[in-house]
Parts: sequence; structure tokens; C-alpha cells
Amino acid sequence: MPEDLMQDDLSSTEALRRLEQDGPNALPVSHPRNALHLLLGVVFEPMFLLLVACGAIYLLLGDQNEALMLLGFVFVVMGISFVQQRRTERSLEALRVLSSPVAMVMRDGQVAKVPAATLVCGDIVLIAEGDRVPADLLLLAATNLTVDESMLTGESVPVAKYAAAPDTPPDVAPPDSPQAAYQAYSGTLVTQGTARGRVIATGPRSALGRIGQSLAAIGAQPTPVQAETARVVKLVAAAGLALAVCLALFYWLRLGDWLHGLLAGLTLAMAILPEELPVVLTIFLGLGAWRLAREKVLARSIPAIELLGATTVLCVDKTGTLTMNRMQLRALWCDDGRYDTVANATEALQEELHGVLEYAVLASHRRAFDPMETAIAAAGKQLLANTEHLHDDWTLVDDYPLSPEMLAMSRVWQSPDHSALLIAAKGAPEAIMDLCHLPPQRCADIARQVTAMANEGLRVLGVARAEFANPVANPATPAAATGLPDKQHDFDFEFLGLVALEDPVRADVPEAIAQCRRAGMQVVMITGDHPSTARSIARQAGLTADGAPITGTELEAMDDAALNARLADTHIFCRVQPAQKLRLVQAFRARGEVVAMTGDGVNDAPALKAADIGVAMGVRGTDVAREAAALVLLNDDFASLVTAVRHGRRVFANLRKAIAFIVAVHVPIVGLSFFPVLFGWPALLMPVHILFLQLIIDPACSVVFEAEAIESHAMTAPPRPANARLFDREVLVRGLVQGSGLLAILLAQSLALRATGIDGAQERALTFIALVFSNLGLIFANRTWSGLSWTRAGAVNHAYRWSSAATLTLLVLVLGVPSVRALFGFDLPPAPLVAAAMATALVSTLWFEACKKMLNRPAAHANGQWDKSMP
Ligand SMILES: Nc1ncnc2c1ncn2[C@@H]1O[C@H](COP(=O)(O)OP(=O)(O)OP(=O)(O)O)[C@@H](O)[C@H]1O
Ligand SMILES: [Cu+]
Repeated sequence: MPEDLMQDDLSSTEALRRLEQDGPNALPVSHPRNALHLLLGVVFEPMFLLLVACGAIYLLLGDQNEALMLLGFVFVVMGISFVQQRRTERSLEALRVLSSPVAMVMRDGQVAKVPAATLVCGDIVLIAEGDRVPADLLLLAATNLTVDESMLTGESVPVAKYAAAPDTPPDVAPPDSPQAAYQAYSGTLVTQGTARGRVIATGPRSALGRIGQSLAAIGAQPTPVQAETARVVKLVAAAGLALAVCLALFYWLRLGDWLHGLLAGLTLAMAILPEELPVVLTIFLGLGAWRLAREKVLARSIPAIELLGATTVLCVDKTGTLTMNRMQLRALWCDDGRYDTVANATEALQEELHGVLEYAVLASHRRAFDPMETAIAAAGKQLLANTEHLHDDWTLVDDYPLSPEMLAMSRVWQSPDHSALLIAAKGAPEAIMDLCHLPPQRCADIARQVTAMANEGLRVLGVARAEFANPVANPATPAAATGLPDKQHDFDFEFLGLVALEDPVRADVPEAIAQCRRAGMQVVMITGDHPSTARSIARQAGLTADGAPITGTELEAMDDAALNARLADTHIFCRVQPAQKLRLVQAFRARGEVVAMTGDGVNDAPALKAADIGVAMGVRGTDVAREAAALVLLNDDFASLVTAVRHGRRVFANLRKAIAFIVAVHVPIVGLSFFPVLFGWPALLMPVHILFLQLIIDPACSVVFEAEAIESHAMTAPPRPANARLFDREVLVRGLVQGSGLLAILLAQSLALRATGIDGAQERALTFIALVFSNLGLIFANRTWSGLSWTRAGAVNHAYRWSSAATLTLLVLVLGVPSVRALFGFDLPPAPLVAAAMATALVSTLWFEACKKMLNRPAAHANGQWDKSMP
């Protein structure tokens, strides 16, 4: 391949053509669950088993119509399971697409961010620390590149990679061959440095694809709440079964008819089985994730949505999360003067400060990645224009990257008219002073200046220069320079001055932090920056600034007990190394806090994994951070994190309302299938009614709660305890009290009707009508627990209108279509009695509202969702 071709990027039309020819750059995923799986899943559902048993008994009794109808419901159960699974799979798929890797690619002469799946052979891609390599690459340029290839080779020590010679053939070499040093393999992890490479293999043809391994994707593991629900369903089902057996025995012993007894027992079991719960739960969590995505928060793990509402501590980065990460040079300082880009904007930069800016630019990357370096380069271009201090013709010989131990970086240059190499360094002022071996007095002077600038919220960097006699002294082949020392300390640095950069606080951060404070959450800022800068930014953001900051060095010296004692009133951790974040997360968790932690770098991954809720940044964040996180903030903004917490609280509170509703609804269903048998009345509820209620009406109704807006006081109350249960006493009591009242009212209606000598089919229809209307009232009442529902202003819930309309339509169908009416065992009652049944429903709605007054003991659930009297 000729060299110019090696450097050329593709046009987007050519890329599209190749994509069609070669297929996407992705590994084939295992097939989604097939129909047989689905069928097997349904067959073991208890509701299905009950249906089949009932159907069999109807057949034995000779009621073929009933048996056929139940068979119809078998299809409904299967249909619901199917739709639900498809929906879950589709939403997971959507999340997968959103969280799928992206690549920086050169197309049409520009750098663009594209889904990694659309890469084709010949594309030129850029990779940097923290990225997963998106395809097999032949490296065209590499700076300090090291790659972790453990997933290919099992070897966990990162390997160094170098740019290939221009005429290297574009063939994929095996990872253990010598040529591998010039290639980066798909799926491996860049642990350091940056590089540019040409794609030489994609998808199944990559080294990773050939060994047939696929990257771990999001799994559909059950969430804690789902697990709890499954437990409750099982428990209730067992209890129901026991009760059903008792009822069947009772029937048999009293009436001697064991088949009808069995049928009554099965009907009761069906009534008790909380079939709606799992359906409702799936819908709530799935829609919760979808709503979060609309707020630009991607939930990579569904349990995180539940836990969010319980978050007590938010540990956030300063740069980019609280601030905009849009740096601007604000000031330059040296012993002989200071220049302020705002105050002195109309003046030229003083001669004394030219060197400071010149070397700050030289100490930065030419194609800067880091916003600080971009800002320095921009300032250089502006303030040093038409001077001899910009050196586009110099050649980079080597560089010394930043490390956690040495917060400074140096770049070694060869100038065409200078035989010695010139070294430019910039970094944290302490680090630069250290490199310059300055006398204590001078250090103190500089430190005073640093503090003064940092107190204005500026990030301050020191700048230094050094010379190094080039042992080769041949400017034509600078890369041949050898004999450079191993570490920056061995240069003879001369201190030049300071540059100060401004990174404004995001506009919505102060309000978001105030919200956190009202919601009883502690916000902790963790930064690699100087203490004074950190404190000043904290003040601007409205973070509690009292309580001294803890620095990384102090943290290192503290034992766990000492740290624990300081955690409650420390809001700022500064000059912290990413590796120390893990210790902070663990320390907070050991105090029983529920910790959300933001991070973006490779080194943040362990802390993100250890946090209750790891939060990665979608824009700045590396692939590694994203893979370790439970949430991804697609716009990097702290305010979205607070929004996510609000959603978490809303989802949990609404789930509890829905559960109380479901508990309440079950009481009359159970009672109406139980008492008539006991009293020797004709059956009021038959299996078909129960199925109709449980499979269609109640789930449709529960969705109303999902759409319910957050209660106004939910973000002014403290977080719920982390071990708070969804099914606690408050929810159960609320449901049972409301439901028992409803049952009593319905039984009373039945008694009254029987007194008029009405026929059984009409009585059944009227009971059903009253029950369905009462369900609508029950929902209406449970939308809020903290006051009368009709005083809940502005909460026009579309879902309520829709589900009411749908429910009423179904009711009209059941009553209106003669064949369906017959199947349901109904006779059309006279209109005045229908009106009476609706009045009964109104009475029960009043009862539900009255329950609130009774159950709302003062302060017992201050935040409308949480009963603090519970352990
Ligand atoms: N490109 C760079 N050149 C020189 N010094 C740097 C550079 N990047 C960072 N530093 C120095 O290292 C310090 C810590 O940087 P680090 O990247 O850990 O902070 P950060 O993560 O950007 O900040 P935050 O923790 O607030 O997000 C900076 O305050 C600065 O002094
Ligand atoms: Cu100058």
C-alpha cells in the first residue's frame, strides 16, 4: 500500500459501501429466547397450572363452554408473558445500543464519533487511555501507548505498542507475533497513551472474533425488588393453596360434592394468587429506565433505579461534573509581573511573561485532548501571535506523561537552530517547584501566589524549562536521541511562572446541590485539584464549605477510624488520586451510607464498581468507566444525577402505591369467592371473572401509578433507609384496611339485593359492576396518601383517563355482547339497579379517602412514602 494511502481517511460514501460489503463490526450475539423457551416458561407459571386444573374440572362436570373459555385464557396468559418478554428484551436492546461502544474515526477529513459497529477496514481511528480498541488496528502513530490484552492472551501486564513503519502490510498478526507490537486488537483496553491507527479487520475477522469471544453485555438479572416480589408471590401462593384445600374439604364434607368443592378451592387459589405483581413490577422498572433515558441518564443496571431513591451520599468529581470542563486561560504570573486576560484584555502581554506562555504551550500536546491544553494553545495563538515564541517547526523527541506520583508532564523538543534539546514542563505548582529544586523561601513566595489565584477558583499550573545536551546532535534524526533520563527529576529545571485557568461552575449546579441538601443527601466533592481551588469552586457551587478539606496525602496517613470520624462533616477531598476513591467509597459504605460515585477515568473503575451506584460520564468518560458503572450521564451533568435520584424516589413511592392497590383489590376478590361458599349462596365470582380482573383490568389500572408524578414533598424528606422493604407493614395495612372495607360494602350490597329476591345472574352482574367501578375509585384514592385525592392539583394523569376508558369499554362489552355475557354468567340487570351499583362504588371511594385520615398518623410517614416506625 503506498504511503499516501496509508494516511488517507475514507469518505463516508466509501465507508458505507464497505460496511455493506463486509457487514457490521460486531460479533454475532446468541439468539434471543425462542418460542419453546417461552412456552416452557409459561407452563410453569402457577396461574397457568390453576387454569388447566379448572378447565379439567369443567370438562369432568360436562361444562364444555367454560372449559373452552378457560382455554382461551391460557392464550391470554401466554400472550401477556410473550409481550412482556418482548418488551423487556426490546428495552434491554435499546439500552445496549445506547451503551454500545463508539469510536473516534476520521471520515471526510474530519474527526467524528460513530458507533463502533459501523467501522470498516481502511478507517482511521483515534484511541486514547480508557478506550476499548474498537477494531483490529495497524498503528500509524502512537504516544506512550500501552494496552491490556488480557482478554486475548490472559496476560494481565499491559504491553507497549508502537507506530508501524509506513510500508507495513495491513495483515492481522497473531497477538504473540513480533508484529503485534505495531497492532492494537479489538476489545483490548488502552491503559495509557494515545494513538492513531488504520482498521485492518472488523467484527468476526478480528483477532477477538476469531476466538469467538464476546464482550459481556447487560444481562437481565433479577433486581432486589423483583426477588422480593417473587418471594412474596410464592409465599402468598402457598398460603392460598392451603386455604383453597381447606375450602375444598369444607365444601366436600358439607355438600358431599367433591368436584364442585375442588372447583371452589381452585377458584379461591386463583383469587389469592397475586398474578399482577410481577407484571406491574416489570412495567414500572422498564418504564423507569425509559423515563431516565429521556432525561439523558442511561441505566445500565435496573437495580440502580430502585436504589437511587435511597442514596444518601453523592460523591462527585469537580471537573466536568460540577464545572463545565470548558477551560479558559485567565492569568499568567511570574516574579516580574502578572497578566489577567480579562482586566488586561486590551493590553499586549508583557515581554517577561512570554516565556511562561511559550513553555506552557510547548508542554502541551499539539492536537490537544485535554481542555486545559486546548485553552493554553488558544491563549498562545492569541497572545503570542507575531512573536518568535510559537514553534510549529520544532520536533517532538520524547515526553514524560503525568503520573499519580508526579503531577507534572514534560515534553522534549528539538529545535532546528538549537543543538541542545529543550524540555518544557507544566503541572501542579508543588510538583513543578519540586522539579526545580527551589529554596524554601522562593517556594513560600510562589505558594502564596498560587493560593491567591486558587482562592478565585482558578486551576493553577506551574511552568518550567530545561535544556539537555543532545548526545546525538543530529537534528535530522531526532528520534534517535538517546541518553534521556528516566525521570523528570533528572533535568535541571528552571522555574518560569504560573498559568491560571478558569473553569466555570455549571449554571444549574447550585440549584441541584440545594435540592440535594433539602432531600437530606450529602454531596461530597472529590478532585485532583489544589485545596484552595477546590474550596472556592465548592463555595460557588453552594456546597457546604465548612469542615476542612482532606487532601490525598492526609488521607493516606489516616487509619480507617480517623477517616470515619471525619466523613460526616467533610465535603471536599482534594489532591486525591483516583485510586483513593475506592477507599472513600468503602469508608462511606462502612458507615451504612448508600453511595453514588461519579468517575470517568480508567482508575475510577474499581470505585465505580464498589459504589452502590457507580455513575460514569457519557461524554468525557472512558469505556472502562462506562462498563463499570450502573448509570451513565449522557450529558455529564450533575443536575441529571439529581434528576435520576428524584426518579428513583418516585418509582419506589409509586410502586408502593401500586402494591397497596393490588393488596386492596385482592381482598374483595378473595372474599367474594370465599364467603358465598361459606354461606351457601350461589357463586358470586367464577374463575373467568377472577382471570378477567387479574389479568386485564388490574394490570391496566396499576399502570396509572407508574405515570403518577412525584409528590411535592418527596424531595424535601430524607432518603428512605437502604434496607427499606417494598412490602412493609404500612403498605399491607393500607391495602388490607381499604380492601376489607370494600369487601364489606360489596357483601352488604349483595345482602340488600338478595333481600329483594333478585336472581343470581343479575346479582353477580351487579356485584361485578360495583367491583370494577370501586377499582377505579381505589386507584383514584391511592394516587396520593398525603391528602384528599381531588385536592391533588395539576396531577392530570393521562394514564388514569385511558385506563378508566378502557376498563369501562371492557365492562360494556362483557355486559352488552350476549354471548360474552352468558359466558360470564351475567343477566342484564335493570337500569336503576346498575345506578345503585355505581352508587355503591362511590360509597367505597369515600371509604378509601376516609382510610387516609385514619391511617395517616401525624408524622408517621413524613415523606408520604416512608413509615419511619418500621425497622
Ligand atoms: N495535562 C496536564 N498538564 C499538567 N498538569 C496537569 C495536567 N492534567 C492535570 N494536571 C495536574 O494534575 C492535577 C490533578 O489532575 P487530575 O486530572 O487528577 O484532576 P482532575 O481529575 O482533572 O480534576 P477533578 O478531580 O476535579 O476532576 C491538576 O490539578 C493539575 O495540577
Ligand atoms: Cu517575547
